[in-house]
Amino acid sequence: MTRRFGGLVAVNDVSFDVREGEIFGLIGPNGAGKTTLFNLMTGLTPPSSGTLSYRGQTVTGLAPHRIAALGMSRTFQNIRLFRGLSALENVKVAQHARTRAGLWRGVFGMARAEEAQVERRAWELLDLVGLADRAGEEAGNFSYGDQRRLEIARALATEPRVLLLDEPAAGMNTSEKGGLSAFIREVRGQFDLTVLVIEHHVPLVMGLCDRVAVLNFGELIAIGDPASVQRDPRVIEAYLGGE
Ligand SMILES: Nc1ncnc2c1ncn2[C@@H]1O[C@H](COP(=O)(O)OP(=O)(O)OP(=O)(O)O)[C@@H](O)[C@H]1O
Repeated sequence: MTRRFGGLVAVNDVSFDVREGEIFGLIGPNGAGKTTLFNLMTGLTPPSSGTLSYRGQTVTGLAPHRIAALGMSRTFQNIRLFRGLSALENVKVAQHARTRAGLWRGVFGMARAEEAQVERRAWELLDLVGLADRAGEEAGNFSYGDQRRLEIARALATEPRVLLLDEPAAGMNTSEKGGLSAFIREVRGQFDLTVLVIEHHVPLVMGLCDRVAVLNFGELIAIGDPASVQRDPRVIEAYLGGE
């Protein structure tokens, strides 16, 4: 896909496949086009040209909620929780948001059995991310690390097959970062997910990902296993050139 903003080509003819079940890293210097690529993949930004395929189906141009309903769910670089709602409510809302119909049902009332199921599922997800004991606290009061975990719980509430994480380590302290790789692997295994992750913290990406793609000025300059990407002269130049 290609995406232009006026004269700027934010994503320039980038093409790759992500394999089912892998943890796929997307790295590159600031402004390289990583978030734009996530926005293209999740329907937030339409491409200027190119196509997006998901499990053999062309999904280019579908609205974000339609793409989410097909099983792609994401977190954002700038955390987008409902800060005034409790952790539990944040996860419950996400379950309703899976489809428009579900959202209306969430707003106007559900059968009691369904409500109980949503509540139980929300507790399970909070437990998984280690926040069950803080379920009643307002999300806005959580540390960065805990907010990111809550965002992941919320993304999982939509029952995705593909989870896209935009800079999950941003704002985390060293010990929070230390536990993140194991946590992402555990979530991938437990939910049978394919994971895409944008991350600036290169050691984390190299230790976590099965394959890594590198963007620079909107172009895909390398793709492969972490060790070969790290040795690639174009990647070294992109990170060190001009500094
Ligand atoms: N909506 C937009 N309108 C105009 N320009 C945009 C828009 N979104 C992104 N850009 C530009 O596209 C380029 C790529 O931005 P993008 O946020 O995708 O990069 P990134 O690799 O995610 O950067 P970072 O690591 O800093 O988050 C940048 O030059 C940015 O200013």
